[in-house]
Order: sequence, then structure tokens, then C-alpha cells
Amino acid sequence: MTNTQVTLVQIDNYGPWTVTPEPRREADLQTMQSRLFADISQFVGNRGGYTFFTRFDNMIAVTNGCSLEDHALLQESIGNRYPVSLSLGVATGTSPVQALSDATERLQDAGSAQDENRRECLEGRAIADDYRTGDDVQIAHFDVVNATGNYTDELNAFDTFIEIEQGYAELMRHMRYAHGSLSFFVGGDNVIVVCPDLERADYEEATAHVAEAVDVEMQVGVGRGKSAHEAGYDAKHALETCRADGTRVELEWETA
Ligand SMILES: Nc1nc2c(ncn2[C@@H]2O[C@H](COP(=O)(O)OP(=O)(O)OP(=O)(O)O)[C@@H](O)[C@H]2O)c(=O)[nH]1
Repeated sequence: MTNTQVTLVQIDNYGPWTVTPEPRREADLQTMQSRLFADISQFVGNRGGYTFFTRFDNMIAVTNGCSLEDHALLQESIGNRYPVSLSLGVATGTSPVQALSDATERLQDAGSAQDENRRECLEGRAIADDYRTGDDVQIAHFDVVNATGNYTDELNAFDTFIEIEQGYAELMRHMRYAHGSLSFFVGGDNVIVVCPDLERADYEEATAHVAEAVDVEMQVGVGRGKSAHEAGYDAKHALETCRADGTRVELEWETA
């Protein structure tokens, strides 16, 4: 059964910082935010986790394999190298949505995102190593079928972007409310979804729903593992099977 460890990463008091003493140059904010994401992604990724940029001031990570000491080290390292600091909320559950809700609540209880006295909070608990299993994380890797032929090589780049974003918006809402899952756009035409224990029929229903609602055809590979990396890597292999066989849903543990 899944037991997803989710970390909410929140930049402390970021809103006020962006305009103090004067509004800061937008290009500088974009550069800082993307470097911060890159550093967090690398730190968490080196420990088997995934980080999603989400809103940049709030990022969401799947951190199975990261201890609370690892989290504290991340805070220290970012605090030493960036003009901003991070607060982190950590929680676990069979439902990724519930785990994220719990992680969020921990930070909200510690203070507002714009409270200048709430800095570098680390709230919550990590899964002890002894309790980790090979199916703690379920990751679904979705992509748009033949995005290159249907969109990238046909429409202007902005109209392609609209189509892809429409597919993402419908999928993220549906996976959140119908299947308790967290979906994140990761570039190109790809969406990575952090799921509870879902089955083939759930993924078939989700791809059919998106096709029906916004006319975007998607395929999905699904994997399970001890960490986001292990599950996500299996999902990528399953997606390759979709591409090779022309199927819409592949579960790695069924095809392996
Ligand atoms: N983040 C991420 N992006 C990917 C991955 N695979 C492909 N992409 C992105 O998706 C874009 C489209 O590539 P594909 O999905 O292979 O192309 P496609 O035309 O949709 O072809 P099919 O997927 O075979 O239907 C690429 O330009 C990349 O930006 C991946 O594993 N991770």
C-alpha cells in the first residue's frame, strides 16, 4: 500500500521581500526562483525524491528516503547561499493529497507565509527507514499522444502551449478530485502524477475523461517503488511500452 512522504517547501516571507525596499527586477526574481528550484531538485533528487516547482514560492516534493536531518541540511544550505530562507512541512499518508494537506497544516499552524517571525520552520515527521517498502510511492507519467505531429510541428508555439495546458488543467483537476492524486507539469507535454493505490481502470477512466472534456489524447505509464525515483523510473519504462505498442495505459508491475 502506498505511503507517500510529501514535503511542502515554502519561501519565508517572500511576497514582502520581492517589493522591499522597492519592487525587484522581474528577471532577477525569475532567475533566483529557477536556481532555487534547481538546487532543491538536485538535493532531493540525490536522495531519490522528486521536487515540483508548482508556484515557485511554494514547491511540493515527494521525499520518501529523506530524513528530517536531510531536510534541516537543505534549509541550512539554502539559507547560507540565497537571500531567502525556506520553511518545510513534512507528512505521510496513503493518500498524497491528504499527506500534502497535513504538511500544509503544519506550516500554517507555525505561522503565516508572510509572517516575518516565521523563519526556517521544520515541522512534521519522516518515515523511519525500517518502515519503508517497495510500493510506498506510485507515480504515473502522462504524456500527450503525438504532441509533436499534432501540435508542435503544426501550430504556433503559443497555440501549442494552450492545448497542452488545457490537457494538464483538466487532468490535474480530475486526478485531484476523482482519484486523490497530485499532478505536476514537468515540461514539454509531460505530466507526472503522484498517486495513491490506483488501478488500470482508474487510468483508463482518467485518459478517457481528458479526451472527452478537452479533446487531448494522453497515454500513461505507471510505476511503483520505494522512492519517487524508483517509481518514476518504472513509469518512464511503462510509457515507452505505450509508445512502442500504441497502448494508452501501461502498469509496469503488470508488464514486467
Ligand atoms: N520532463 C520530461 N519531459 C519529457 C520526457 N519525455 C519527453 N519530454 C518532453 O516532451 C516533449 C515531446 O516528446 P514526446 O512526448 O516524446 O513526443 P510526442 O510527439 O508526444 O510523441 P509520443 O510521446 O511518442 O506520442 C519533448 O520535447 C520533451 O520536452 C520526460 O521523460 N520528462
